Amino acid sequence: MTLKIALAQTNFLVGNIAANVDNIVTAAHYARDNLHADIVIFPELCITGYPAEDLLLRKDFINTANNAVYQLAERIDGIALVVGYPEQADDKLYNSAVVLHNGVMLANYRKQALPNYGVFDEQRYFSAGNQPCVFEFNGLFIGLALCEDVWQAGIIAANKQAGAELLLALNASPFHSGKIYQREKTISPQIKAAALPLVYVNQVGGQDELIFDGASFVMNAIGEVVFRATEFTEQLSVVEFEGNHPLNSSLAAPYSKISSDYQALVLGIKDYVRKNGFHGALLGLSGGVDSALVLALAVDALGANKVEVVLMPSRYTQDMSNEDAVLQANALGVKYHIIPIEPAVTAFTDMLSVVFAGNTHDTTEENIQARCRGVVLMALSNKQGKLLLTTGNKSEMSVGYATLYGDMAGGFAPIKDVPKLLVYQLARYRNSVSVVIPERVLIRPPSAELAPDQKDEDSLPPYDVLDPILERYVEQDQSSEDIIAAGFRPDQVARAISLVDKNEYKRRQSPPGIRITPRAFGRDRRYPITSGYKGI
Ligand SMILES: Nc1ncnc2c1ncn2[C@@H]1O[C@H](COP(=O)(O)OP(=O)(O)OC[C@H]2O[C@@H]([n+]3cccc(C(=O)O)c3)[C@H](O)[C@@H]2O)[C@@H](O)[C@H]1O
Ligand SMILES: Nc1ncnc2c1ncn2[C@@H]1O[C@H](COP(=O)(O)OP(=O)(O)OP(=O)(O)O)[C@@H](O)[C@H]1O
Ligand SMILES: NC(=O)CC[C@H](N)C(=O)O
Repeated sequence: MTLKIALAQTNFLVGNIAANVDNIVTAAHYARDNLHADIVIFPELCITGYPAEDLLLRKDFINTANNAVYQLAERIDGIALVVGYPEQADDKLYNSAVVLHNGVMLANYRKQALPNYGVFDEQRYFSAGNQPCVFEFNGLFIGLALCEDVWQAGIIAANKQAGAELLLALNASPFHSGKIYQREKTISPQIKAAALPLVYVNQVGGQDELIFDGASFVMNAIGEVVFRATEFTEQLSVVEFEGNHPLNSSLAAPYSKISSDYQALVLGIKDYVRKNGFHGALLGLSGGVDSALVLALAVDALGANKVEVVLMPSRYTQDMSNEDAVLQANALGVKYHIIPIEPAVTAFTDMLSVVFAGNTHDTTEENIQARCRGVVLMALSNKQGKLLLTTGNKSEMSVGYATLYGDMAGGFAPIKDVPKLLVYQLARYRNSVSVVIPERVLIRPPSAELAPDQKDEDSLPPYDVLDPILERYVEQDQSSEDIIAAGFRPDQVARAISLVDKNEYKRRQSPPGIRITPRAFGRDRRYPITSGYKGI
């Protein structure tokens, strides 16, 4: 007996239930008519999009989502449909998967393992189910699982014990670097132990700071991947089963870390701009590597005609910065404007001269320059409906090396979870595809150019020291003693840690950005601003 199962790796808009239902209907009809599938599986909570956050606390929203299940049952026949939705039952809400076939509900499963760590907050909204759900379809016994269920020991085995011969998993599994192989490695031993083949369907798309990479797969009973979808794109594919044995199917090219990171950032920008209704994006292009990378990502995400840049030289801007910025704008074919900030800086300096008389120059004057640029860029954003992208990287966000309401002004911060060393690697990776960033941008020492001959390394440890310290302290929660014991200089560890501790206030005011590491600032690392804790 053969069975064709379609995997609908789809991109949903959180909160737009009507659009999501239409999307499901279109994909189901395609799977039925063009792929001749018997069953089509969608991602976890696809009716609402994931994560719908506190929309899930609204009764009107939940009612609409539950009604949508009935609409789907009426609108689709000739193919079984497996979708995820927030199920209202009595006074409880469950994260559920329902199987619909020719107007009949064949099964309804309630997620048992509700993740509540890292970026996940499911126990805020959902009650947990307490049993597996196995249904019969064309003579085959099929179990259902929802995302975290297949990460927790026991639930896969419990499906087997309940009689399942095949397991369908609906997922909303966000990306971070290396996550794809982590998924397969975590799940494969359990599948092998239970000898229970698995169809794993993940959603794709950007949702505020989270990126969902897709990369859906099918595993046979010995835990081998026999089908692997592409990452970061929508894909509707079909895998054929003889009984419960998946036949070998297509395998997407192996994923590489640097290319996955790059694509995650591109998709994050693309979906934030598209889903929030912007006409495009703009940024300040300085001739430095951060804005160079953000520009390359934005163009790859939106196309050159949707992106524009502004060069805003000051008295400290070196000629080579302007030259390199123009070279890059031309290489990518984006429109650029040159708006020197000197008149605005002079106006502010004059306005403040009486009050500041007798004070020495310090970061105040540096920040005025960054803020003048912020005002220009936000004016362009207001006028043109383009999203202002900020260019701060994770190293800078960690230590507060950015100006509030200056270069931090903007709507979206694409590289705020990309450490500086990775900024360089991503820029080089992009140039290996086609050269868009001038070589000089990649080799000159980083500088804020807010004071004469300024270099980042005058005030910060060199990035090849700073980044590993930050990774240990921020992402791995290591103590200063652990970091020093690993061979780092005590003074540099102390400087880095005290800056991280001190700058939570700044990070809270930064725009949202794309998460690509296992721990980003934001949903993932929630520290008090007002705090007596000292990491050093
Ligand atoms: N706990 C707290 N809660 C709320 N607000 C707090 C605060 N502590 C200070 N503040 C406020 O924040 C102000 C200090 O922050 P802010 O005004 O941003 O200024 P600040 O952090 O003092 O200076 C910005 C630093 O970033 C560097 N920078 C700027 C621009 C670009 C780059 C680059 O290379 O990309 C580097 C610049 O060289 C300078 O070292 C204080 O004057 C105060 O108003
Ligand atoms: N001369 C400039 N023209 C346009 N934008 C600028 C200019 N200088 C700074 N900016 C904007 O402010 C951001 C912070 O710039 P700055 O040079 O201070 O820091 P950076 O971290 O070295 O960034 P980059 O590597 O892009 O230069 C830049 O990425 C850019 O968006
Ligand atoms: N939505 C979920 O349950 C996701 C949790 C899971 N461990 C993952 O990241 O893949």
